[in-house]
Order: sequence, then structure tokens, then C-alpha cells
Amino acid sequence: MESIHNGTMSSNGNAAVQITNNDNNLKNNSPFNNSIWKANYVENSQQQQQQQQQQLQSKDSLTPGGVSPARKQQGMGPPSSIPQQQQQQQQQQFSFTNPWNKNDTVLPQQTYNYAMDEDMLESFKRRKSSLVIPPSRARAPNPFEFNFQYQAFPQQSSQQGINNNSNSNPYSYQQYQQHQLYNTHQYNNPNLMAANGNNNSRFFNQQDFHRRQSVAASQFYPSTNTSNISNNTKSMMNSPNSVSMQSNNNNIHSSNTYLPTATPTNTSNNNIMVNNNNNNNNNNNNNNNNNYNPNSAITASFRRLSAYPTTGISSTIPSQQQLLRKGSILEASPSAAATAQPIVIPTMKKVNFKKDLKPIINPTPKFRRASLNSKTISPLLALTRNLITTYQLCSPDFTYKPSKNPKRVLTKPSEGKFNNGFDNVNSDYILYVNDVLGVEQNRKYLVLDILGQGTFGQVVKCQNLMTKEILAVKVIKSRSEYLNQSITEAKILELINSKIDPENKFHFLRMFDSFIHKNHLCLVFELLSNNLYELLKQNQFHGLSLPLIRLFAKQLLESLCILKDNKLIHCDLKPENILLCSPDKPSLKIIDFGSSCEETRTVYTYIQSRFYRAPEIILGIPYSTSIDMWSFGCIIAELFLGIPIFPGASEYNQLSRIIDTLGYPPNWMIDIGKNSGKFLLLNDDDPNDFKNKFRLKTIDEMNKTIMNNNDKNNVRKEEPGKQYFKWKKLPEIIKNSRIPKPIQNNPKAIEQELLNRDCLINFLKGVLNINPLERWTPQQASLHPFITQQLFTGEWFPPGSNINTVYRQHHQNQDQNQSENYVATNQEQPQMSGAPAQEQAEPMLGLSSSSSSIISHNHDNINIIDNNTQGTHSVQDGGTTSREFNKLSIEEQTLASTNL
Ligand SMILES: Nc1ncnc2c1ncn2[C@@H]1O[C@H](COP(=O)(O)OP(=O)(O)OP(=O)(O)O)[C@@H](O)[C@H]1O
Repeated sequence: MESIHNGTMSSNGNAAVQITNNDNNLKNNSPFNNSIWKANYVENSQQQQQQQQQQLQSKDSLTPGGVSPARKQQGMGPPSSIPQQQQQQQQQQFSFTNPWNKNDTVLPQQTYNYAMDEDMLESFKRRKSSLVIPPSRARAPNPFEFNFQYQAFPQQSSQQGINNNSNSNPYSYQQYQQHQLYNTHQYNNPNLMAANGNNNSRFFNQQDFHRRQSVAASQFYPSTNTSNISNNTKSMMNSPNSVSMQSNNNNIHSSNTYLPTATPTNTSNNNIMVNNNNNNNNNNNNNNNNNYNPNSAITASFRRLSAYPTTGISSTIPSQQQLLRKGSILEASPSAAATAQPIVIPTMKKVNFKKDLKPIINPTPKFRRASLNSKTISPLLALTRNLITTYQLCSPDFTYKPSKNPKRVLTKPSEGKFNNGFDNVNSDYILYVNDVLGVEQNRKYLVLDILGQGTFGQVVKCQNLMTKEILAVKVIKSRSEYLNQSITEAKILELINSKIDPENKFHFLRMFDSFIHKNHLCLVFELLSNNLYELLKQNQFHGLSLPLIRLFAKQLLESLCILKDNKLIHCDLKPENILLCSPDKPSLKIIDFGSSCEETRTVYTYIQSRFYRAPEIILGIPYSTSIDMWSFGCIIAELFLGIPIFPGASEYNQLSRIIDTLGYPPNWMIDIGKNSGKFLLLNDDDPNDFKNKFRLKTIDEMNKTIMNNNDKNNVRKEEPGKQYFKWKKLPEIIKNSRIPKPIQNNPKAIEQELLNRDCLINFLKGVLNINPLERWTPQQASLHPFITQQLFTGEWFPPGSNINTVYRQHHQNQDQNQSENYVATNQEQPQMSGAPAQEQAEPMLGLSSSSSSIISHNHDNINIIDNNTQGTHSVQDGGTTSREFNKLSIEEQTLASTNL
């Protein structure tokens, strides 16, 4: 049976706290849905506890013996059967009050049926919360303010019998006593007295008498020795002579040339020290001593009033020995003498400057909080980092166990639909914080948080319960198509980790483990940091600096070289799949091999995320590792621009953006592309113009084709794409991109930046070559001056490339040769087992150059073929169009360029 996390409150699920009661059964009734921060916490909670219990019981009755979804969602197990009467009893024992603000005390009056006046109720509430505020945590009163609320207190208390601990309110006493202290301080400070218009005659009225009571603070705190102090306290409250320095002493005021070294931080100081002046030290001492109550002095532990800071003043506070004076009545009393020790008369401090007479103003923050060692800490710390301590101070019953934290759901949607309610409608496993994945002893992973979500499943941050290592676990959807593809991902990663890059040098994600949990394949990876998309987002979609881009590009090219050498295609390179190893270092790793394949087994035709999709994939021609180089080029351009260079809203829009920026694909590609007819038409204007043999369909033509071939109600129409850049051609887009702020006023730096941009343009032209046969390989790109930082002279051709071919792209003969080459190298590839049947049956080649007539003469035919040959591989079009860079407008680009 799952443990029941009642009485547990959480603000975020990660760091929750638990208030427990000694009675275990009570745990079943505590309201963890209530926020601890709500002032009416207890009030609501007691009602809600009952309601919730009833609700859950009724829901649970629908799922006999099991845990209802409502309970599971709240991290609860099956309901326990506590008799209602017992529950109510327990609920009354359990309460929580806001300890810091008297006004926020939240127990409702109607909860208590006792006949109580306000003070009694107040003290009762505080006892209920087990909260006795020690002096060091009391609120600091304003020494210049007298609150009349306290005037009546001593009489009232004495009538009620303040020695009755159960009815006393320590907090009120404390406040009252503090006011006394301040008054005492005030009377002994002639400056303050003058300021307040006090005169001696007023000292003796009844109210002032009470206010002038100068007793050890501890006597009002029953928390230490309540039985002993009660009588003393009572007598002192009522006796006009008790410990009253002011009552018999005008000389005090002559002490204005001396100030006691003790500050008013200590009530005991006030009792004794203020009367010590040079002129009549002894007399005053005697007077005071006559009024001194030995019992109280001995039994009371002289606590400091915490209204004052505890640091830096300890030397000024007299010890208990100091307070037991020589020649006092203590000496005459044998019992007192037994414990009494000689008193050292406190030293006095000479007043040399006017500033020495300045009152010491309480520097303690108004809403301070206490830590366990009675040091004051800020409210922020008390309610965040020290929250557990704060609760412990509030209630001794409070305990905290992270394992009992409520389970915060991480998966959306979180409603169970499949797999016995474990999976949601998308076949994603419904993950909770503190779930444990895996069952084997050293392969159990505690779920901590969600890291990301993708087509194949969710990635969560986990801790290996045995090794305590923090890792990332990818929980694959339970559907077979995702499972099969993810097995391939695991196999490829295993191959890379163990054979291709055993020394972990080439920036590939490391996989540590894999297991099945509730029908879900779980892949355990090393934990990485932000992905590059998140990095750009953090940078407000402003491009990164060229040196940083270079660092990233170098590492990516190293990885791509290894992949090419091993004939592996990643097939889904994008900023989201490139992760920083740690947030503060520019080292990165490539993740997500879920779409990867061997170059000799290119089964799927619908691959790559749209923005990073190579033209050969859009056109539907066989592909190779060069599609990764295309994605790489898109990523580098995006890192520079801050937003994707080809943010296509549809495949057609993607192709049209590519054509706008880089020109038309060579004829041979269109000729053999299975999808060419979808997006392109023969250019009828001049059949002999081989250079412009094809043209992109217009939006209207696209929509007509779409309407002819699809359900008219269920079709997404093409619309003119949003223009993100003012310029269309690659060199212009790069050149006119925003100049980074730090160098905007530095002409030399701008000049250098523009030279670097020329180099980048040349680099991007090479890797974003539409023609996959001429596109640079990663090995070639690694030698470019943009990477090597060698001098860039304006032109660069990779070693071994045929310069002539670069300039003869659209020549018919060239097309013919390249088409034949391409067909030959990619023909009759073996099909991967488990691939979709239609894909296996379909030859990888589409239209040969001779079949291009089909495009011009029979569009419908082509479209039928296209419809049939759509791969069933994961659809990667979703999601990315709504990315946040959409917020950026073309105006920014315009602005940036005018800055140049
Ligand atoms: N090892 C890791 N460490 C930290 N975060 C990770 C890790 N692996 C993945 N992520 C995060 O999870 C997100 C999704 O991961 P991944 O791309 O592997 O899932 P997917 O389902 O294959 O996604 P896609 O839709 O791209 O195919 C990543 O973008 C990344 O932010």
C-alpha cells in the first residue's frame, strides 16, 4: 500500500514540507492541497480534510481495493478506515498558526467552545500550536511609542492569576514587559524624557508605575521556570516599591554625564545599572537592593530580550553573578547566599561626545525571524532556505522527509487513458516527482523533474537511488512504432559509445543503461544542460558572437566527420538536439539518435525537422550523410541570426524560402525528386531555357492542387509566408544582420566584424549548397578559414573540389552526369527490417530525368505517387512553427541594417 502523504504541504512539489502528528492515523486527514502560506490554512484545512476524506472515500469506493486516480494524483494510497469521531478528535489536536504575525493567527473562534476572553483565547491558540515565542524571537516594540493596549495588562493579568500558566499569554507578557523596559530606558535617558515631556510627578501614577516595573524579563516567561516565578511576578506587578528605580530617585537624572556600559538590551541591566552614578552610587544601590526580590533573581534565568541584536553587545550584559550584589539582602539570606556569588559592579562609560548620549535604536529588522540558534534572520531566509527550521520552531511535532513529498505530476495531459491508466492519451507514461523508475536494486531511478518532451517521449531528471548519480532518463512512448525506433536509437548510441567514440571525445551523448518500466522503454543518459535553442532564447533571440559560433561549429564538425566516416546519418540535427554539457562552458554534445540510420539503410523519406530539412528530402530524392551537413549549415546560420534562416510554415513554404535565399535546385534534382511535382512546374515560358527549366508553383496553384487531391474541408491552405528578413539572399541577410551592441560604436571592430561575416557567408554557401553532391563534407568544412581562423581572401575552395563544377551547376550535361551519379550511388539500398511496407516496396529512386515529362504533362499522376510514398516515420513538422522567434519582426532587421 502506498504511504499516505497527508498533512504534507508543498509549494512546488519539489521542496515540500510535512507537518505530522504523533498519531499516525491523523496523517490520513491532513490537507496537503492547502498552501501553507494561506492565512486561513487551518480554518480551511479542517473543513477540507473532512470534505476531501468524504470525496476520496466516495471515489475510492468506485475502485475497490485500488488507489483511485484522484488519490494517485495527490500521491495518496487507498483510504484508511478511521472512525469519524476519532478523526475529529485528532483534527482538533492538530493545528497550525502563523507564528510571526499575531493578526494572522488563523484558528477560527468557533472551533473553541470554551468561555474565553480575547487574551485567553489568544494564549490558547498559541498553546495549540505548541508555540511559545522565546524572548529572542519577540517582536521589537518601538521605544518611542507607548501602546495603551498594554496599560491595563498587569492588573488584568494579576486578576486572572498570571501564575496560571495555562491561561497566561507569554507573548503578551513579553510585549508588556518590553514596554516596561523601554520606559525604564526612557526615564533614565534625560534626552528622551525631555523629548517626551515627562516629569517626575508623572512617574508615580498607577499606569506609569506598571510601566516602570523593572523586572528580569525571564520572570514573565513561564517557559523556563514558571512555578517559581509566578508569585514573584505577581507581587512585583502589584507592589509600588518593587524594583522601581525611578520611584525613589531623582538622582538618576544626574547620571546624565555617565551612561551605563550596558545597553537597554538587557532588562536586568535596567534593574540595577541605571542607578549607578558617580555621585551617589551606594545610596542608589541600596535603594534598589531593598526592592530586589532575591528569589526571582536567583530562579530566573536572565534572558535577554531579543528586541535587540544579539551580536556585539554581549560584553555589556552583566552576568547573573554581577546582578547579585555585595551588601544586598541576598547576602543576608543564607539560602540566597549559598548560591549567590560576589557581584562585580558594572563599569561605567564616560560620555565624551554628544553622540555618546544618543539613544541606541533597535537596528533589528521589523519583521525578523528566528533560526534555531536564536540568531535573527531575514523573513526571506526564514521562508525559503530555512523553511524547515521555521516550521520546527513553530511546532515541535514537525518532521520533514523528502521521500514523503507529494507527487507533482510532470506529464501533460495527466489523465490516465491507456496502459491501465499509467499512460495518457499520447501513450506517454504519466510521470510524477518522486516516482521510481525501474525495479532492479541498482537500477532504480527517482524522478526529480522534467527536462524535455519530444516526439518519442519525455526526458526526466532522475537520481540513481543506489549511486546517487543524477542522470537523464528518456521514457519512450509505449506505442510499438516509437518503441521500435527507440531500440534503434539505443543500438546506435551503444555502437557510438562503445566502438566509434569509446573515449568520449567526439561530443556524442553517453548512454548508461536501458530497461523497461511499465511497458515503456527507458534510456538512461548522462545529464546535460541547456540546448542551443534555449541558449538563443535566453539571449532574446539575438545571434551569438562569431567566436562562440566558431567553437560550436568546430565541435559539431568533429562529430559529423565521425558520423560520415562511419556512414551514419543523424537525420534530426537541430538546435534542440545539441546540448551544452554545462551551463558555463561552450562544450556541447549531440543527442537524439531516434531518427538516425545507416547511410546504406535510408528507409524513411520523411525525416528531419522542417526548418533544418535538406532540399533533397523535400524533393524526395535519395539522401546521404550530406543531409546532416545541410542541417548543420541551418544551425550555424541560426546561431548567428538568432532565428532560423528558413522558418518554413509548410514544406512548400520551406522550399520557397530556400529557393528565395539560395536559388533553384539543379534540374537533375527536380527531375528525380519524387515530390518535385508537388511544388514545381515546368517553366513553359521558354522550353529551351535549361537554366530555368522549372519554376515554383504560385500559392494559388498550390492551393488548387491541394483542393483537387484532398478533402476540401480538411486541408491546410498555403498562405504567403511571413518574412523575417528584409533581404532575401544569403549574403545580404548575413551582412545586414544586427551589429552586436558592444561594438556598435567602434568602427574598427565593425570593420573586422564585416570581414568575419564575409568569411561566414563563404562558409555557409559551402555547407548550404542545395546540391548534395557539391555540398561540403564535414571534413572539407573543417578546413575553412571560418573554422581554422586562417586569413580569408574572399574565395575558398575545399581541397580536392573541382572548381569548375561549382560554376557549372545548371549546365544540362552536368545535370545529366550528376543525376546519373547520384542515382548510381544511391540505388537499390537494402531496406531496414520493420520499415513500413509501402516504403519497402517503393524503390528509393523517384523520377529519373527521363520521367520529368510526367511533371509537365501529368501533374495529377505525380501527386498520386507522392501521396502514396509519404513515409510513416515520425512527423516532425509539428510544433516548431509556433516558436517564439515569431515575435521578432522584420523591422528589427531593418533597424539593424540602418545601423550599419
Ligand atoms: N541527456 C539529457 N540531458 C538534459 N536534457 C536532455 C537530455 N536528453 C534530452 N534532453 C532534453 O529533452 C529534450 C527532448 O529530448 P529528445 O530530443 O531526445 O526527445 P525526442 O522525443 O527524441 O524529441 P524529438 O521530437 O526531437 O524527436 C531535448 O531537447 C533536451 O532539452
